[in-house]
Amino acid sequence: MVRIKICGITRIEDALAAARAGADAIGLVFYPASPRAVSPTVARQIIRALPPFVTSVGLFVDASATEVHQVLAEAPLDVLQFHGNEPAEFCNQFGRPYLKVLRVKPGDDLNALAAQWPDASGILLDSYKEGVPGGTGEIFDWSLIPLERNWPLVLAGGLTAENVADAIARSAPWAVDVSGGVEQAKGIKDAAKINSFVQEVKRV
Ligand SMILES: O=C(O)c1ccccc1NCC(=O)[C@H](O)[C@H](O)COP(=O)(O)O
Repeated sequence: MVRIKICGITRIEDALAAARAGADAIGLVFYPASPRAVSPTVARQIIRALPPFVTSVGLFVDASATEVHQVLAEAPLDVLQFHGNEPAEFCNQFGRPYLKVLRVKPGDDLNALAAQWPDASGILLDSYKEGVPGGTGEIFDWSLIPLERNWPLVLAGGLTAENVADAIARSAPWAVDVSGGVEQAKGIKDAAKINSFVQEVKRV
C-alpha cells in the first residue's frame, strides 16, 4: 500500500476532503513566499479539524530554528518537512520525525545525498526548478531514482491521477505527495481530483 500525502492545504474543507478520500497525511506550507502559505493559527485550526490517524506535516524552506519553534508552539505538527539547505543537525533538533527534500538534478547520487540525513523518516524527491523550492507542478526524470536504496522514498513533483500509476511502477515509493495535481487554483484543492488521485493510488 503506497501512502498518500496531499500537500499545500490552506482550508479546513480541503483537509477534510483529503481525509475522507483516504489520504494518510496533509501538508501545511510555512514558507511566506508561497501562494499556499498558512499562518500557524490557520494551521492549528486545520489540524484540530482533522479526524484521527491523519498525519499533519509542516513544510519549511530554510526557516530559522526560532521560526520553526514558533510554529510548533502554536500548531501541533506531527512531522516536519525541510525543503531548503537544512543540514541534518538542524533537522534533528526539534524532536519530531522529519522528511528531507532533495530536488533532483541529472547526475545526482541520490543514495549518497540521502545518507547525509540518516535520521530522516524519509527522503522526499521533488523536481528541481531554479528559484522554486517546491510545489513546481512539474515531474522529473523518474529513471534517476535508484531502485536499490535503504531509505523510504516519498515521490513528489507534478503527480496527477493520470501519471501516478506510472510513477509508482517506475519508482516503487513508500508514499506519493501531490499538490498542484489536485488543485483548482493554487492553494484551493478540488475534492473530485483528490478522490481520483487517491482512488488511482489505491487501485495500483
Ligand atoms: O507548494 C508550495 O508553494 C511550496 C513552496 C515552498 C516549498 C514547498 C512547497 N510545496 C511542496 C509541495 O507541495 C510538495 O511537497 C511537492 O513539491 C509537490 O508539489 P506539486 O509538484 O505541485 O505536486
